[in-house]
Amino acid sequence: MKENVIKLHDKKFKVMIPAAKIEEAVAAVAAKINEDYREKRNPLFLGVLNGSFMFMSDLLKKIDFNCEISFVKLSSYCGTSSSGDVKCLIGLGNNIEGRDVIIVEDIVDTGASIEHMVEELKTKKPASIRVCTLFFKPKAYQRQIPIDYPAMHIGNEFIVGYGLDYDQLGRNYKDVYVVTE
Ligand SMILES: O=P(O)(O)OC[C@H]1O[C@H](OP(=O)(O)OP(=O)(O)O)[C@H](O)[C@@H]1O
Ligand SMILES: Nc1nc2[nH]cnc2c(=O)[nH]1
Ligand SMILES: [Mg+2]
Repeated sequence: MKENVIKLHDKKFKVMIPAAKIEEAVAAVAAKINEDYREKRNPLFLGVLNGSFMFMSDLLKKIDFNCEISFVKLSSYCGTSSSGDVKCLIGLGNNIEGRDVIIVEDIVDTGASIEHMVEELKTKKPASIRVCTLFFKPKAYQRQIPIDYPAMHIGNEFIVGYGLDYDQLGRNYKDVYVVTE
């Protein structure tokens, strides 16, 4: 039987968005991207690990034009700095000069991560960069980078599941959960 409540570390979480709703939102956002990119030449979908792995898989199964798929990660610090805010893009093996790039995130919250991503990718001269995210928290978002394809808007609650973690646990669940206490 499906678990409606899960315990991760010290907290309990209850289902907030069932898998069927996520599936609908993924299909809707994929349809928009299919419409917008059909005429482009081999766009590159760039998933941001770890959170985006499940969304990337489900989204890309619904993309119906030729495209490339790759993953990058944002390290929590850059070089010798251990300041929490200095993030650095790692793992970009592709030459993205002149390419149409679609960044795929699980969630855009404050926007700090996506801003780092976009600013760093811009220096590599892509033809275009757009942002697709499964979840977008408009009330928390504090940056200017346009969020072109938000699949779902949510409030400021902390969510887990479908790739999203609470201290590394919970990423494997197909529903999305919110903390109960
Ligand atoms: O908009 P922000 O406030 O920057 O938050 C969003 C980012 O935070 C999470 O990643 P995290 O760095 O926790 O790593 P993870 O993907 O491995 O969970 C999430 O996957 C986004 O990348
Ligand atoms: N798991 C998880 N990670 C996040 N990173 C930024 N916002 C969130 C959130 O709501 N849940
Ligand atoms: Mg992430």
